[in-house]
Order: sequence, then structure tokens, then C-alpha cells
Amino acid sequence: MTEVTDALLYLDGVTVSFDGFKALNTLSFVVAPGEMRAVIGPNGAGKTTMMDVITGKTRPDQGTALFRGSADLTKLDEAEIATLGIGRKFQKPTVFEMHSVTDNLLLALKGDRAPRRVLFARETLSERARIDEILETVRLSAVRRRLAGELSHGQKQWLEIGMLLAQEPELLLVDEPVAGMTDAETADTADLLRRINQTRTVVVVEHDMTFVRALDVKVTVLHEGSVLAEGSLDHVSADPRVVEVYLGR
Ligand SMILES: Nc1ncnc2c1ncn2[C@@H]1O[C@H](COP(=O)(O)OP(=O)(O)OP(=O)(O)O)[C@@H](O)[C@H]1O
Repeated sequence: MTEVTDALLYLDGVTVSFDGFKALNTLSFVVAPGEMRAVIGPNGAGKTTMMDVITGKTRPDQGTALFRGSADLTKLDEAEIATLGIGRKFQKPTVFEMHSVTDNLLLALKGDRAPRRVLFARETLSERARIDEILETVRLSAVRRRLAGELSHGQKQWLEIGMLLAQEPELLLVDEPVAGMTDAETADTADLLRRINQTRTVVVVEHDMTFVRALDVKVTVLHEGSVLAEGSLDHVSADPRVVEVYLGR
């Protein structure tokens, strides 16, 4: 199929209704290859529903959703979309608490959720090199042998981001990564996403404005299932409609 857009992610006219209520209402959202985009908006604005459409969890009633200009996300299932190169990190970390940091990454590399089978086989040299690289990226090298259950909340979130990186996604969707983090962890997470963004495209949903400012990227404000404003954080913050529905609250 020929590419109809240069965008990595292209949503246009996407509508999702739940019993007549439009969680997304003719939403347009376009992300260029290599971009990092922050998505903000009040509770119920449709942020999660948008992520669900991108990952194939929710089917839109109407609209276009393309990845790399040709893959129709409305026709693929969640596993196919993950294989295409879209990875998602949910808000709550779901690491294997009883396994070490390294073993969690090994499990993610193998793409196998059966710890006994994977860990019995141990890792190959190339897997070990890749694990070292990911540990470096997510700054967990010093705690690599610790059980994941012993990590701080922030470290668990970084481990889970590392597990996502193991799958080599071209596009990472990250849902409220800094909720519950300390200020220092929040600043480190902004640095981490900026490092990741050097080689991958990132869409991050977050309510924490200090974090969004630290990312220093284009911001999309969702409201009632549509884009209310888009641009730099300073630009959208100066928009009276954004202040009224979100920032002023
Ligand atoms: N499965 C569902 N059935 C019915 N209504 C739903 C369903 N999923 C979402 N909604 C509604 O759709 C609207 C958008 O929800 P969504 O979770 O996408 O918003 P959000 O921007 O992610 O909010 P939050 O910041 O609270 O996570 C909400 O009013 C929600 O109640």
C-alpha cells in the first residue's frame, strides 16, 4: 500500500462512542518520526481512549489511524500492532517483583511471560550486551542484581520503561510516568525520555506540568475528545480556553 502521509502516527477524524457518549470526537493527532509529544488535558478528555485506539484495544466508530503512513491501526489487533513497533507503558508498573532487575529485562527481551522457561535457559552474549545497554539507558546498572520488588517506585517505573525498550519499539506510548514520583525522580524521568527520544518517537500523557515543562516538546491539549490547543507549553498555557478547562483548575 502506498504511504499517504510522512507522519509516523496519523489520526484523523477519529470518533469513539460509548453508549452515545463521544470519548473521542473527530480527533486529529499527527506525530512526526523522531518527535516527542506531550498530551495533557482534564480527566475524561479522552487521553486513555486515544492510546487505546492507537494500540488496537478500542476500535473507533469512524476515522483514520495510520502508522508509518500505511499500516491501518483500525484493522489490526493488539499483538499485531505491538509487533509493528508500537509499545505502551501503562501507569502502574507491572514488573516481576520476585525476579532480579536483570532477569526482568531478560524476560522482556525474550518476549516470554513464562519466567521459569526463560530463566532456566539463561541469556546469550548478545542478550547480555543488550541488557547492559538498557540498564545504562534507564540508569539501573548499580541495582541490576536487586529483586525488582525491592526497588523504589521510580526505579520500578524505569525498569518497566527498560522492559519496553527491550522490545525495540519505534513508537513508545507512555501513560503518566511520573505519578507518585519524587521531584528528583520526576526530573530523572524527563531526562530518560529525552535520551530515549534520541532514537525513538515518544508520546507521553502526563498531568505534572513541571515534568511537561522539563520535556520541552510540543504539547497537545485534549478536551472532550478533541484537540483544544497545540504548540509549545508557553503557547498553550497562554490560551484562555486551556486555562479555563485545565490549567486554571
Ligand atoms: N469503556 C468505557 N465505557 C464507557 N465510557 C468510557 C469507557 N472508557 C472511557 N469512557 C469515558 O470516556 C471519557 C474519556 O475517558 P478517558 O479515560 O479516555 O479520559 P482521560 O483523558 O484518559 O482521563 P484521565 O485523565 O482521568 O485518565 C470519560 O468520560 C470516560 O468515562
